[in-house]
Amino acid sequence: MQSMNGSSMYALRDVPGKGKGLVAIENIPKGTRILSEQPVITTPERQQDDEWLKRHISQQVDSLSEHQRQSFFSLYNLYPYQNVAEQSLGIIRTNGLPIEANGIEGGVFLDACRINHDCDNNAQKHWNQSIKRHTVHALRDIPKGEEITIYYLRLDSNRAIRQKKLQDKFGFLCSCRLCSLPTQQSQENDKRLERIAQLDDLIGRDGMQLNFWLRTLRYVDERVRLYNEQGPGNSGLPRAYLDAAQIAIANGDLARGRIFAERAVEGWRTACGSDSKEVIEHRSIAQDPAKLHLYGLSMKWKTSEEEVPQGLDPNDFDDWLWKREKPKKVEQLGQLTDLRNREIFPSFAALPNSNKVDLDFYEKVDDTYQPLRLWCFLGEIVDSITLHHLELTLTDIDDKKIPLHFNTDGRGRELAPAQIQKGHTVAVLHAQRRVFMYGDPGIGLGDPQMLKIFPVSLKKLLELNDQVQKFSTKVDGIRTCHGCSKKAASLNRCGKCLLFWYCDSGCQRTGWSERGHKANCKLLRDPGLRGLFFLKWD
Ligand SMILES: C[S@@+](CC[C@H](N)C(=O)[O-])C[C@H]1O[C@@H](n2cnc3c(N)ncnc32)[C@H](O)[C@@H]1O
Repeated sequence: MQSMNGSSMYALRDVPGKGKGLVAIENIPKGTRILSEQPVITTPERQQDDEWLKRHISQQVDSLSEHQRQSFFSLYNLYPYQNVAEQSLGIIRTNGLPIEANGIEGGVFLDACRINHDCDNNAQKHWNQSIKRHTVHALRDIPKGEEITIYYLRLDSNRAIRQKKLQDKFGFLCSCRLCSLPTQQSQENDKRLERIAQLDDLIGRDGMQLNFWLRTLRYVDERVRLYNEQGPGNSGLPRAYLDAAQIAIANGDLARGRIFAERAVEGWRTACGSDSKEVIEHRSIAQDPAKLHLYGLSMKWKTSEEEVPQGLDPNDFDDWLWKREKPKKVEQLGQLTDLRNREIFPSFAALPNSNKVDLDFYEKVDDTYQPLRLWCFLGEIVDSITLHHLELTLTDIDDKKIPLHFNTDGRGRELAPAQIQKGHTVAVLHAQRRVFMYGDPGIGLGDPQMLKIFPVSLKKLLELNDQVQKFSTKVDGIRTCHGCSKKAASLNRCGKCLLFWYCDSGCQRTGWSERGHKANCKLLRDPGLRGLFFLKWD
């Protein structure tokens, strides 16, 4: 069957379990405008009573052509009716799509309203105010024969919420790929969505606060990665790239700002078309990022538009783009620290008390007290709970249980759920002992930058420390081979972690497979953990 607007890209077909739907009758490449349509009936923004609405709709129905009227009355209707006015109202309630124009809330479109829902939709619906039409674009390549689907709901939510809303509002149980995932995969998908929502919140809150640019960029980076894990062409991506562009440009970084803005515009071009408000409004930022009103709030990351590294592979390019930290070479890290040194790594009982200034830890500079030296609290996570904020229960180096309260802006939501695992070890720089109004004394964390979490128990961390102490340090010009324990002045070091030394490749193999270096080497390459061993808290 031919579509209402004569397009040959799709046809109205019966779709098992869904009534009718639109199906691609040719391969539709990503970014193609599948349809562009004017409403045949519109509903006003201001809520009116049903009788008024019925009259308003009847007048519009009366002025339709015969062909349009037939198509309108053949649209799906979820609601029972006793007369034509009620039937029209039911059709509008079942099919209405939002229209963001002055005074108008929604409308019925004879083709677009035939498109069924999928939580992993392959097409994007959009009201294009510049051309006053509803458009649908392919978010990915849609092969001939595949059904064209859109997302009916406003927000991405977990499976249970999506299914309830679709059932309540549209009267069907969604059985799309995402809703049919096995329990474990579905939970992973839900967790991802939950984290995306948390990140949205954190980005919104930290957004343009001057001191937290890098942290906010990290949140946006994580959000983009999660969107990409969800599948190609997520409709949230352009907004995320625009956030990243604004952060970069606000810090004077025109090179990154332009690339992020280009990615945002590209995403909107795919989903909404070149004539959409989103593309028109934002392409000038991609063309001339310095024109953004936020440009140069700080010039801390200053670059010119040309300072884009050339010849990098895509992963390295993305590391540059998102300002991701790279592991530092051991030589740059300086002096090794011993994690068993209680002056630097005190137990909870030995931490300074937040109620009074401890001159072992602080010195007076001008009129304030500043940390006199570095100290860091280590504790292993044994429990976690989130009520008003995240509270971790930790056991310290003396096996004492203490609470760590997240008094940060995000109340603990800065952390990814995967980090908050029993058996992981937490390091808090410049921790203080605090008495709380409720519960046991513990540590209050105000700045999330003062915290690191490592995927290893405290016991294992200390054992690793002992090995590092034994096999990395030079005593009187002599080192110990980690493979055979022979002491020698000239050994070769592990080229990966640069911390362990060996007589030859045979000893290196022994160290790697029989003495645990395979797992430890990986841990020791983590920049955060290296920072702990060398007390460089970037
Ligand atoms: C706007 S209409 C879509 C076109 C409709 N299928 C038809 O036959 O005209 C919305 C209705 O389509 C059906 N529908 C849409 N998506 C569906 C899905 N994924 N599974 C089952 N039914 C669906 C539901 O009955 C819903 O109320």
